[in-house]
Amino acid sequence: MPDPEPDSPASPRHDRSEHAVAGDGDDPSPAPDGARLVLATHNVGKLSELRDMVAAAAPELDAQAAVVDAGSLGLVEAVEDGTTFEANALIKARAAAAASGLPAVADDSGLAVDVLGGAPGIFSARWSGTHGADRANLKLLLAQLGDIAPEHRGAQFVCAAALVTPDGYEHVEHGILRGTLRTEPAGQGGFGYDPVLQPDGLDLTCAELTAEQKNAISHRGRAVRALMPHVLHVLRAGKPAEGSAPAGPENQPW
Ligand SMILES: O=c1nc[nH]c2c1ncn2[C@H]1C[C@H](O)[C@@H](COP(=O)(O)OP(=O)(O)OP(=O)(O)O)O1
Ligand SMILES: [Mg+2]
Repeated sequence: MPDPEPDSPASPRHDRSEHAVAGDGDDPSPAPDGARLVLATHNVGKLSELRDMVAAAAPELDAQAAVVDAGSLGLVEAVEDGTTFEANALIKARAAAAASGLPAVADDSGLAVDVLGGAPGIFSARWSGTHGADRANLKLLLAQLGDIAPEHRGAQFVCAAALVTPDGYEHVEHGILRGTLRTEPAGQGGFGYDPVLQPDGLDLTCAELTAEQKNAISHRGRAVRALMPHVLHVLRAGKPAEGSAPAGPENQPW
């Protein structure tokens, strides 16, 4: 059956051709030798950012071998039926940890527009009716805001980043990036709504920033940087300290 999504050929999110997706979710590929952490996303834009963030936070970790993603393990996409970013991030991380046997990091994120009362919010990925149709989502949003003046176009990207281990440790961190919505898309970088969000204090949209510039200020960058000490603790010690922030750098082998 052809892919029904109207903008799928140009949308990196939909480039799943390299990854076989398991049909029933019961039969994921075994994690390869050396795998230590799974990034529980099927969105290639997010995945690239998450990989960079993990590599930056853990230079001693051989990210190439140790960090795998949900698509390459053949994990099916979890049903995101939570009503908050946090709930959906936990749903995705729990599913990936259970299916892979590895600690899993998931992100649930979206755009919250002030004048829309925080919408599209958790519905950002399917705002136009088709999950992950980035260009259609963005086009619909711009049409909805067509008559809204610049001073009322405030919005923010929101991210909940969750770490879940197979033995049940869970931790969530949050991040936001505030800005203003342009009336026309600008820039080729990033993904999703990046071409229309201009972060406060900048004259560029997120799609006009380098990946490094975006990660330094983004909702995802903030949430994942806050989560990384917990991730590192889990990877180093095998188990996190119950209810407490992990200690600083430890001299333990990977
Ligand atoms: O930095 C960002 N720059 C632009 N747009 C963004 C960003 N971060 C999230 N977004 C938008 C894209 C998508 O419309 C929705 C995420 O939806 P969300 O369910 O979290 O992700 P997804 O379904 O694409 O992949 P997955 O669930 O496999 O991680 O918010
Ligand atoms: Mg999703």
